[in-house]
Amino acid sequence: MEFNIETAVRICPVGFTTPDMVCVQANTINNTIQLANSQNYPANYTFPINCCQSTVFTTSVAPLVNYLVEGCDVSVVTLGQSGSGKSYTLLGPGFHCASSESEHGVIPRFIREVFTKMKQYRDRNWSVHITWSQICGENVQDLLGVGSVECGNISDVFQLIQLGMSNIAPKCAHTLFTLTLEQQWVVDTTVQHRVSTASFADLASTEKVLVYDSNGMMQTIPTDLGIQTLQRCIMTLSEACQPQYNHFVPYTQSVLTTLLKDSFGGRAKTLLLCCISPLIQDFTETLYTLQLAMRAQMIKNFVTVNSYTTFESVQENCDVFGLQFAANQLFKLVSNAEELFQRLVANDVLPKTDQELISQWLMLKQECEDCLSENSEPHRSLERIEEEIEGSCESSESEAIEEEEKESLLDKVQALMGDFRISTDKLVSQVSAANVSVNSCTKESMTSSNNEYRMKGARGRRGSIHSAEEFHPALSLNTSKISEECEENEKAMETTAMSYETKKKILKQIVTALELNQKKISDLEKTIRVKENLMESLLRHKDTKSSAHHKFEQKCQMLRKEYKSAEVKLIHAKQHKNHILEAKYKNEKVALEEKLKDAESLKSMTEDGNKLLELENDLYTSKKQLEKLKKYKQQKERYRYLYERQIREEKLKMSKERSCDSFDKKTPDKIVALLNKSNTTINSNISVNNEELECLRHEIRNLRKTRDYLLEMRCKIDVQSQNQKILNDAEERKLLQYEEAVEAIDLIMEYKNSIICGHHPLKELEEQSDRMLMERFFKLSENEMRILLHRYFEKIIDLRSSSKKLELQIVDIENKHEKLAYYVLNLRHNLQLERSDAERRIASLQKQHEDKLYRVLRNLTGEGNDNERGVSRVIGPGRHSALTVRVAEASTITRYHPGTVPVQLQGAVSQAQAKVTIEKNKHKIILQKTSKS
Ligand SMILES: Nc1ncnc2c1ncn2[C@@H]1O[C@H](COP(=O)(O)OP(=O)(O)OP(=O)(O)O)[C@@H](O)[C@H]1O
Repeated sequence: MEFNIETAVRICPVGFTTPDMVCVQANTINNTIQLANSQNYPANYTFPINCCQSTVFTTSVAPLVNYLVEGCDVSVVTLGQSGSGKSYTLLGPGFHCASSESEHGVIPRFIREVFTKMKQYRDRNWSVHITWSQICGENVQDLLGVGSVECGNISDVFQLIQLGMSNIAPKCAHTLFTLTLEQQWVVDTTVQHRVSTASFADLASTEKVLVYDSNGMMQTIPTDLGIQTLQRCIMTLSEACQPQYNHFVPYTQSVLTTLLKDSFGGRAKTLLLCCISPLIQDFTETLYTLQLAMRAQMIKNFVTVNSYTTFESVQENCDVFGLQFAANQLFKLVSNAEELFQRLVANDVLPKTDQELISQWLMLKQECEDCLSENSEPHRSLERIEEEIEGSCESSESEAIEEEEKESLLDKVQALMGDFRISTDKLVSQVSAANVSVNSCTKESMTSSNNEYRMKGARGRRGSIHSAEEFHPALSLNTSKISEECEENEKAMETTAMSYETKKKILKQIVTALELNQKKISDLEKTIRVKENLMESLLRHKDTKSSAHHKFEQKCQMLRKEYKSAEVKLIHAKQHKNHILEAKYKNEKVALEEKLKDAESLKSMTEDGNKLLELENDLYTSKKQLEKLKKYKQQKERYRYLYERQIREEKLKMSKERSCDSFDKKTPDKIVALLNKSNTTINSNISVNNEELECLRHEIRNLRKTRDYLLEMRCKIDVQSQNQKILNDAEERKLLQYEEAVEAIDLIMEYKNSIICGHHPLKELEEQSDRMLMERFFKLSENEMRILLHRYFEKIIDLRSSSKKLELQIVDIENKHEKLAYYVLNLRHNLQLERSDAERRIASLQKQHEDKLYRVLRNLTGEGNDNERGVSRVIGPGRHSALTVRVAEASTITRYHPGTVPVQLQGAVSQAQAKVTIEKNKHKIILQKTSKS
């Protein structure tokens, strides 16, 4: 549901005043605020000085309770200068010491209403949470000190309000009170959930300071950054309601606007409650508040119900599946046992008693099977699921291959079509250029006087219905793929003659598509570069890795031999019952086992597997994609050029048409043609004598004057609407009346001209129409005829007015649709960007990892030459002990000390004699220089 932000204006009482001190009045009948300078500011609700708290609530805020209970977010924001009654309106005079409930402000009343509503739906589970924070500068402080608090009843909430009020900082702060309402209820097998929030923002005062802008001009801006930004957001959002809506709303430039994002241009149903002072000395502040409210009224919020459904049966289904699985396993166990028992019985190896037990067991099983129905084999459904999954995988793979083949074929066809299109475009433009030069004179002279009239937006009754092509682009603006629609529209351009506006729309779509395409191209290029770097790294380290692999393989073999010999020695020691040797070899065996594991892990680290191949494939796909995007860009650029040229030409043509001579402007071409015709046929006309002819001509001249006058009046109203003045209903109707009257005069002139030409239109009409009806018409008196005509005229105006409204609605829907499509497109694009960004990050992390691994391996294998034991080192006395470099630890090093490890290791690499070890339990590499010998 789309709703404009509602505004309410309350004038605060100021004690003793004389009439000359007051500059504001509230007109509650037509809901306007009248200023002393005779300006009127409309609002949805206006409250005069003596208005009580209860009226303010029931009129403007109480309706929001229903929205909240329905699951929509609602928001009340108070705005106004210091001391104008914002806090009083929201809370009341010092809530805790309020003498009576009649003084309670909007918040306590709202809470009471919510709890009353909750009682009406007893079948629902409700929960209410309250938060209250204040924003001082750019800091958010919790006024309740415990975040969100669940409240079971009204008095809980009131206690929290008292607590919060005692913590509010004086003056400087905005406060934001929120009530979150959660509800759940069961419908059949589903649970319905709704979560909605009511927020009440008490903004700091709107006082201003004088500043100089960049041009050295003096201007006033609100002292508070939050209010400053809110003003900017409101201005931007209200401008965004005009057709050019691609504005950036600076929500994130202050904490306040970030928190109020949903209230202005978001998904909440919002009421802006403005508090103003009536005093003349506060006029500037009052004017500021009212102007901001006027702008806010133009903002549209898209209010949605926050609901979701969960299925109770889901849990049950999971259990059923688990039970099925267990039953399936049991079924297998039983059949295995049966097989085993039958074999044992057949072999006759068991004693009699055991055989009896088995036969009892088999009987019981038979009984169970008899009890179970034929359809209840539990394993079936599980097997079936597996089969289906396997089948679907295969088919999807073959589909993917087919899809790829199709794509390459389509690419070729598209390239050929593109070439064909360019050559056709060239030919068409050559021919049309030739035609334009030949026909330009005749066309210009034939231009109708209605052109200017049409240019101003009025199409007349016959033109009031949009042609299919005009609506085509917007209606076909599918949210799924804007690029596809562009193509459709572009194709349409080749076959149908589009209007100027349609072409402009399509051009806009093409430009957007091109912009997005360009972003995608540069993004993909970045990703390709990162992947190429990774590939280069992998290739560079390939040799080191394979030599390390070889060394670790040798090491593993050696350790395996040592392990076996230790095993043999251990057996010997056991046989000779030499316990000292037995313990020694046992320890040796354990230590060797450890080392073997480590060496094997290190070996596996040196294996790249299919990594290179996969990366190569990945790169190939990305490059292919890039090619496609570039091709697409070229295509779009061709279209853009084509459309830009056509639009330029049409614009030129239109400006020429506008500068046509005054006669053409004011005379419909039909009439001109008829008049010309009448001149040629006049001499041969015998039925109309010269006197009558002159009389008819005189009448036509008079009619033309009236027509011109009507056109002039219509243009005046048009000029008003062009100067941003919103036409009222009466003016709109006048406009239609002028248009209709002009068309009627055209018809009369046509009629008179046909008489001049010797035709008898009345006779023709008689022949075509129902005789009875015509006779009745002729019998009507002049006055009756007038009344009848007037009635019909009014009916036509009514019809035109409703058709115009419908047209406006269509345009509105079109715009919304376009806006949504653009939004979806942007979201999709951003998602894509995020994905490719993640891909790049992964690739660059992989590269970093590869580089580090390379250094570690180079170092370790270098040491392997130096020392038979290779990966383990004794560090000497003290806190360091002999430790093996284990894979897990090595990877931890890379993770926890990304900066230090490679640098240290680089040093170690340059001096092959350096020792690498790990300080126990500290995940640290220690390098020790050893002598070159
Ligand atoms: N309609 C009213 N009826 C009675 N008293 C009022 C009314 N409006 C305001 N007041 C009183 O005026 C004083 C100032 O009002 P309040 O504190 O609500 O202003 P404010 O706009 O919140 O000011 P600030 O922005 O400085 O916080 C309070 O003492 C309040 O009780």
